[in-house]
Amino acid sequence: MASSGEVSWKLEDHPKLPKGKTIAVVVLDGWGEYKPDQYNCIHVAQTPTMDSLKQGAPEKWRLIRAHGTAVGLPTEDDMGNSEVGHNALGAGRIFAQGAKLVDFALASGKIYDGEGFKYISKSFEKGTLHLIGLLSDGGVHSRLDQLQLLLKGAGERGAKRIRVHILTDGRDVLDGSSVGFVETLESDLTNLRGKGVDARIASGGGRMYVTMDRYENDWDVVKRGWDAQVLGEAPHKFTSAVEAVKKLRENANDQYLPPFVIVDENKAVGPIVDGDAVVTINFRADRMVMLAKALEYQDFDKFDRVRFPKIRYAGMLQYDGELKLPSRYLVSPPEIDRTSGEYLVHNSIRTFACSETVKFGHVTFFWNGNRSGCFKPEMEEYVEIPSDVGITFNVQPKMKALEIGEKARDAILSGKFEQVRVNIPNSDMVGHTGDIEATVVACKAADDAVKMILDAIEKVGGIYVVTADHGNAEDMVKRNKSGEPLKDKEGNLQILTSHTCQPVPIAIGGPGLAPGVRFRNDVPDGGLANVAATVMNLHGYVAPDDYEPTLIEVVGN
Ligand SMILES: O=C(O)[C@@H](CO)OP(=O)(O)O
Ligand SMILES: [Mn+2]
Ligand SMILES: [Mn+2]
Repeated sequence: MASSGEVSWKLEDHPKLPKGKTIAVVVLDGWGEYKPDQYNCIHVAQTPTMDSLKQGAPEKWRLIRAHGTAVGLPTEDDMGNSEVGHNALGAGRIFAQGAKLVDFALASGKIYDGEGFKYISKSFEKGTLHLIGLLSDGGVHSRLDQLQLLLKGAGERGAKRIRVHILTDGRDVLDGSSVGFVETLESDLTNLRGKGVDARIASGGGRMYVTMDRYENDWDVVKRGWDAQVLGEAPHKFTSAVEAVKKLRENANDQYLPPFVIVDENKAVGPIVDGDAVVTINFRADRMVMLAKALEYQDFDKFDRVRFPKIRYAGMLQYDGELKLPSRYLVSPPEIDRTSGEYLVHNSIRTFACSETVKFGHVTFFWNGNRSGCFKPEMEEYVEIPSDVGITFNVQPKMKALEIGEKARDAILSGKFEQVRVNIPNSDMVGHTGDIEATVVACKAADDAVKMILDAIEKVGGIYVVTADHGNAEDMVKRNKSGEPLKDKEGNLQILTSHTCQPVPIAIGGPGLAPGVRFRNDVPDGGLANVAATVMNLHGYVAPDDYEPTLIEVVGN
């Protein structure tokens, strides 16, 4: 991987902390801190290891911010997510993230002056503009208001025919909310038609079943989307998207709706053909990379595309800075440079990173500022444990936690690495299913994996840093302002499948932790971005000046 510019990579020695310790950096995905009630699965689960770490408060355990502006999101109402969380953890600084950058570009109109928009607009005269992406106001991968502005802006700038290919959510927003989002979109499209733009929804499907797979876990997901979006073929055909979503919801929730196409007299209204333009409207990278490859790469063998139309394609952002994918985009991505991983390999820290497929890119790609690959292959080993495919994780809530724990343990005991970094997915992936019982099992499995890693650290005299990227499993219901669980019209509890705005824990310890190291009390607003400097200190280095301050101090000699 190319390093960024002329950078002086040498880090200053920490005046008090030694080098050469083995450090486990453990990220529990979706593990926040919230009041202990029956909907807090972390509280309900047996989690003796994490409980014991908490006993170390305030010197060895504390809470840090993991949502909103602390991770570069537009507002304090924005929940955290893996992309922004791992970006902040790895980069040690807070970057304005995709959501915010797209907001700026749309508000200022700059999006329409950029190369990306100019490129796709060459198709407006003769072709169709297709917009593909997640339809919700979740703000994790995309936002409805941005889609609305883009539709309006494209219509005003000459797009004559627009087709929207929707992916229903229910993961960053309540299950069942997709119907309302489709109704809103339909009314916007009606307005556009009133202005002479032939604008319609052309296809759809649930995000977890159609298109939005990640890290190449299951190409069938992308193929289902391709068939509907590009070929205009799907097992379900409807004349209206609202009707489609209502009907398909009888047998599946929003995340898992099967693919459908909208037809006029049995003919799909919006397949993608030669001469068209396509924009993938998600700003977040991980779940768009696979589709971007299918749309952009001439040579492609992941599934049979049947037809590979000659289109003008742009991403909302560029999703992979290393692969430069896609090559055209509407908004420049955050320039996340000089990440801690890159510094550390330049300062002799050998790194091991591991997770299972569904989170593998979190501790590699996101950690390294949205770049695939290693910085120095001879210094780094990245291990991916294949995730189960084709299941919802509530049926297998232990996921691969044990295997991740074992790989990390072996890496620690091998003595070959100074940093062993893992993501343990359970509380997040199972939390997203909304299955409370299974999420409790998931949290226990994650705790078991942490124990395995801490035991290994104990054996080698190392140090551990245990934290999380954002909340999820600690709160599984939607609540009113005073924190009471909300019910829907039928009196059913409103299950929260999404992340939360809660803070997350961070704990440090292990036999290798120098005496006198403790959390400072003068960074009360500390967040995920403060972790990188903290870890650099524990490796025996002082972080670069522009990194967010370290969370630790060394008292005594
Ligand atoms: O599954 C995902 O894509 C998001 C939620 O939309 O979760 P995370 O940020 O934890 O990856
Ligand atoms: Mn996450
Ligand atoms: Mn998640």
